[in-house]
Amino acid sequence: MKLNKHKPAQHTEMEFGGALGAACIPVFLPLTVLYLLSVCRTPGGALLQWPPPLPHSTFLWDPVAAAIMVGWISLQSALYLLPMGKVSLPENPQFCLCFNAAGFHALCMTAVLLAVCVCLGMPLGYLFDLVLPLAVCAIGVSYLLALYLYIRSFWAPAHQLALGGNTGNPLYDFFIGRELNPRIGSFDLKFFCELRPGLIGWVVLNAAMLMKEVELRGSSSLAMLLVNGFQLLYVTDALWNEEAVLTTMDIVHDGFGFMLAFGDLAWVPFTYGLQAMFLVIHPQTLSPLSALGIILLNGVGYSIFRKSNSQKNQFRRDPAHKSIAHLETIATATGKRLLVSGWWGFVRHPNYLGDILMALAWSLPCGVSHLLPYFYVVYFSILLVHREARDERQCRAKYGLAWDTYCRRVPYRIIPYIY
Ligand SMILES: NC(=O)C1=CN([C@@H]2O[C@H](COP(=O)(O)OP(=O)(O)OC[C@H]3O[C@@H](n4cnc5c(N)ncnc54)[C@H](OP(=O)(O)O)[C@@H]3O)[C@@H](O)[C@H]2O)C=CC1
Ligand SMILES: CC(C)=CCC[C@@H](C)[C@H]1CC=C2C3=C(CC[C@@]21C)[C@@]1(C)CC[C@H](O)C(C)(C)[C@@H]1CC3
Repeated sequence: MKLNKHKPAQHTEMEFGGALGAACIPVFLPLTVLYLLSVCRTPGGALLQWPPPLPHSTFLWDPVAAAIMVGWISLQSALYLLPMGKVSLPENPQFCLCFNAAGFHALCMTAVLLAVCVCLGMPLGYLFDLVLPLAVCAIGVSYLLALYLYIRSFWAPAHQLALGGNTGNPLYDFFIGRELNPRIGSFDLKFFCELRPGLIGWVVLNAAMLMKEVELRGSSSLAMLLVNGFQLLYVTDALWNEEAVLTTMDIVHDGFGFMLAFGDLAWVPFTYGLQAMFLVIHPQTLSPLSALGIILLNGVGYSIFRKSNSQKNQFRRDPAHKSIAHLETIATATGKRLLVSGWWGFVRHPNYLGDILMALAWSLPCGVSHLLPYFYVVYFSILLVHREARDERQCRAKYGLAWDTYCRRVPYRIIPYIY
């Protein structure tokens, strides 16, 4: 196959701070992961402390962590390859890709395997002690994967290149990703990374924190059970509805480069689970009433998140389906319609609202004395506001006047009457 490097740049508008952002983010974010994990293990747990709790280099590398990482990625790859649940990518019928969407099976099989290993005496709580070298390995794997993705993208067919990742600036293209759906045979690297090793790894690490708490204090706290339960629900939901990820901008629009590789493999498992890690060193007592309030908040958030996502997915797959046929819509010049009633008539991103409410419910069990467990809420709100702006730009370009009409009909973006 011919090299595609002489193709003219298709799209020159740069996001995430352009070339400067692309140079700084791959250094700054991995260091942030290591810093957060180090702070989490200090008895003070203060996010801003001087001198910063920098780990000694001997705590950053452990061959056992490297072996676990290789074993983990191999196990998840093998589970991904099992011939179950095939779906095609609806947005790109011209190259009709098929995906293995059996994430829920993979989660269940991983759970059974882990349970057997724990029964046979494997000390799962030991992952708490290994968390820094594990994060270092995950960061290393993301760098290697991103480098591999960048190099192989020069042999990809032109129609497989992402619009935004082909500016001609090597640093920026490495960061954003040149190829849309890189595959080895039928193994789709982006789809696999987005949902399997990182998401399942996140809940396994949470379970390890629970085991560590039991080792240290003899039983698990209500706060730890809530954090584990809420995040397990979120991950299970994502894997149960795995094919819905095929319509998100990450799969349809963005290339696969360092940002997503690192986000999927290192950022998600090691920063989304900070609350459980925090609770191991900073135990919290929760009253039954506050626990009830937090469960309610998570329930409301989950219900908005799930119902709005399902409503849009159903609408995009089959607009005539009886569950949504009664909803009001507006036509666009592309032939696609936009929902203006139901969840998508409430705010323009009801799914983000539900997700933010859940994020808050995951942090509240850790009390209000520390900032660290709220890192996820703050980061996630920034991510979603930025994501909303990107999506808005893309939708305005796609739908033109119809999008302006939608914005007039539904004026608030995420939080009614506020934003
Ligand atoms: N936990 C995490 O770290 C993260 C979680 N998420 C979650 O992932 C989920 C998916 O989010 P994301 O991929 O950002 O985007 P959305 O699921 O919000 O999808 C946006 C797209 O939906 C379509 N759309 C927008 N408005 C309407 C409408 N009124 N009627 C019909 N279709 C409409 C448009 O695409 P088109 O018209 O082309 O179909 C638009 O591009 C969310 O729940 C989000 O909270 C996202 C990022 C990170
Ligand atoms: C700071 C940094 C490197 C950011 C990269 C962003 C990624 C971490 C996120 C981009 C979109 C994501 C999605 C999920 C996880 C985080 C990333 C990868 C997701 C898989 C979480 C579970 C949800 O149910 C989801 C499937 C809707 C979601 C899809 C987007």
